[in-house]
Amino acid sequence: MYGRVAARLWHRKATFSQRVEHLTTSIASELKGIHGSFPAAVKIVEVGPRDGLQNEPGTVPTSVKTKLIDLLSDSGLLVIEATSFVSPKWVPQLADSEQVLQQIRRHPGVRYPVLAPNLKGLERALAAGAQEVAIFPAASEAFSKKNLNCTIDESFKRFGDVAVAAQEAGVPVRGYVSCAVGCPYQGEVAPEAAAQIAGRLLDLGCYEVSMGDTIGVGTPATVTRMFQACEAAVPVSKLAAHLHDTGATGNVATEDVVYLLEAATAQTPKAAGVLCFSSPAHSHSTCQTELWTVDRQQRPSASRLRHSARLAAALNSRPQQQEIPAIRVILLCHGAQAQVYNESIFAFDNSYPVVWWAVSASDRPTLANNAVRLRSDTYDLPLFARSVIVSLASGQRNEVAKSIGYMVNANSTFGGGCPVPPPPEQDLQRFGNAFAAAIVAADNQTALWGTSLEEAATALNTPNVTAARLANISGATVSDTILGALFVAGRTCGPPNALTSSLQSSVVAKYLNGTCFYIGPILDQLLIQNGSTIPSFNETYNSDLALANVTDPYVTAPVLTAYNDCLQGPKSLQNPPSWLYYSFGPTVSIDGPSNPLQTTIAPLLSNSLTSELRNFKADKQLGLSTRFQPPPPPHSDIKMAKSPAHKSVPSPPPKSAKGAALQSPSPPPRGSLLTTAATLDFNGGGR
Ligand SMILES: CC(C)(COP(=O)([O-])OP(=O)([O-])OC[C@H]1O[C@@H](n2cnc3c(N)ncnc32)[C@H](O)[C@@H]1OP(=O)([O-])[O-])[C@@H](O)C(=O)NCCC(=O)NCCSC(=O)C[C@@](C)(O)CC(=O)[O-]
Repeated sequence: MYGRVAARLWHRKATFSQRVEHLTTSIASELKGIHGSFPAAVKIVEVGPRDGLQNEPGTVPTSVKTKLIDLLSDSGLLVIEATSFVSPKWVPQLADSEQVLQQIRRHPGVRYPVLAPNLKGLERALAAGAQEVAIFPAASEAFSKKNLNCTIDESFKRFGDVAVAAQEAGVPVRGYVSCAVGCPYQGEVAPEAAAQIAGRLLDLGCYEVSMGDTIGVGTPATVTRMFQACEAAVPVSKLAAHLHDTGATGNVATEDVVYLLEAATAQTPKAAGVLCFSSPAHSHSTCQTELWTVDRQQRPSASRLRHSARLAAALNSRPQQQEIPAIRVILLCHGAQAQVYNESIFAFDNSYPVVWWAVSASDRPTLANNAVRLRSDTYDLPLFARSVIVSLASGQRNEVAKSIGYMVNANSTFGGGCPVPPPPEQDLQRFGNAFAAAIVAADNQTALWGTSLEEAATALNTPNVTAARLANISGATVSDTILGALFVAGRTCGPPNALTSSLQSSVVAKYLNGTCFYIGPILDQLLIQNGSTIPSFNETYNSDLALANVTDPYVTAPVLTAYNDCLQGPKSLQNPPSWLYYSFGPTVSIDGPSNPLQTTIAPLLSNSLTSELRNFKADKQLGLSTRFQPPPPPHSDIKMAKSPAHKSVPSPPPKSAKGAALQSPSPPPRGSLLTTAATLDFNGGGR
């Protein structure tokens, strides 16, 4: 029977991403039947960008993938499986996994796990900034050979290596069991066989095991039996269901599942509720439209809810999610003057990811103080830590270490009013050095600064530290943390002053694919309006240029650009420039909490920035990241590493038996239904 179903579905076109396994009203009764009551909450793992797109007939452009993931993030989903670091020869549709992971706009609090089939995949994933990985053995020997080109035991050897290395790097590991109910080659799979694989994954340290009805042959009865068998091997709290729809559609739209869950329990899954009711038009139709255009299939949405009058009613009755501009704000804190910004940030909308960029030791206590305040005020420390970058001029690495240590350790902030003593000096230094080295190691681009990955790690005596581990510790993304090392382990571009700081900000913006806000003129105006007699920003900028004495060709171009921009004078808020640099110039001397300017200026500044940010549309920033591309190196001995984006992807191997499992013919679709786990993986098409 499985063979027939699989064969029929095998040739069926995969549908688009956010669709998931078909859940029917019998889910609720299944769950009740097994556990006596419906779970209080259901965690949704959206796997469309990985499981869906891996099975698209064509390759979806990277920009569409990242937009899809960004929109899914905006929708409120908390776990989005972003991509897969498998062999591009086996799954060419996901050959751009590095770029996808690096280009998505990570939302605070949202996790973006990726698949890693072996150590090579793990290394790639970690280098690209993965903070969670998934391993995926099968419960069927035949499928294991087709999908992974090895036996189940051999796959466990590989996955074991991945699990150990990931855990050593501080990266959590999730497990899948493919073909937990049935196999397209072998037919039925005994519940005990699936349970045994689940138990082995638990033994490898997986924090959760997702049981996959890979080809969608399950029925409520067979899936229930499978989960009942699993209960003996894995605590129910660690079990998840990864299910595929049976029949012609193959997958079910996420919003349909959410609708069902909302109907089945009074307690709506929070993330899914947002997805379903607050922004489906934004999240789904935009993306689907693009994907349809891309694959030229013009496939209609499988969402039943979308076509339902109930959706319109629900949309009308719920507030729309506020659209958040995709802007990263680069905050330059220069010297003790940072305080005024620090004050204004508290009034700032935390929708905007903010990078704090400090260039002198005097900023450290200020920032640390704010960490304390953020923890106790409206902001939470993890959110803050995720967005903090602290950098000091070269030669002050220990200071950097301290700063970072203070920032990343929720229990070790220090400064006035901080109740917790700082951690031991050596720990801070060790961490800071490791942090910096790992950041460097995370990105080939660091060669731009004349520092090879190995050199950086060796120089800082941290050869074994991985960026991902540190990013995991700090709560920052690897791409964010890269920034912290650029001026720490790399070369410095001059004394810390407004000019070099502006340069740093521009580089930070480039690396973040974001935007620097130029606040100098705004701040100048505000200060003058409030009675300050500070010298003009431009004059000081001018003198800073002389001070900087910048000779590095990679540095001079952006510095001069920055300088020229400054000479153009204050920017109009009504007409935001394409490049904005957000900085406190050293001219603004308003130190000290008792200075009245601090209390006067901070809210004004905050209002200006908030309104400017709101007016600044995400699409206006798209060209910005290339603005500060450095010129080509003048000397052949300066090596610029190739960005992964420039690496050519090897052509897919000729179709062979081993590659055929997933690519040709396309994988068999999935089937229904459901069980007892409180976690649901939302599948797109594919596997
Ligand atoms: C496991 C392998 C890699 C073995 O593939 P292999 O060909 O046996 O591996 P190999 O070690 O012999 O390497 C062959 C080539 O691939 C390269 N290679 C090797 N590994 C990597 C890597 N990670 N990244 C980049 N390149 C890699 C390697 O470097 C070498 O390159 P060459 O020297 O020929 O130029 C391959 O079979 C593979 O990638 N399989 C993954 C298939 C897949 O992604 N399937 C879909 C996901 S599973 C799924 O969807 C089910 C699930 C999870 O959703 C649950 C459910 O639905 O139920």
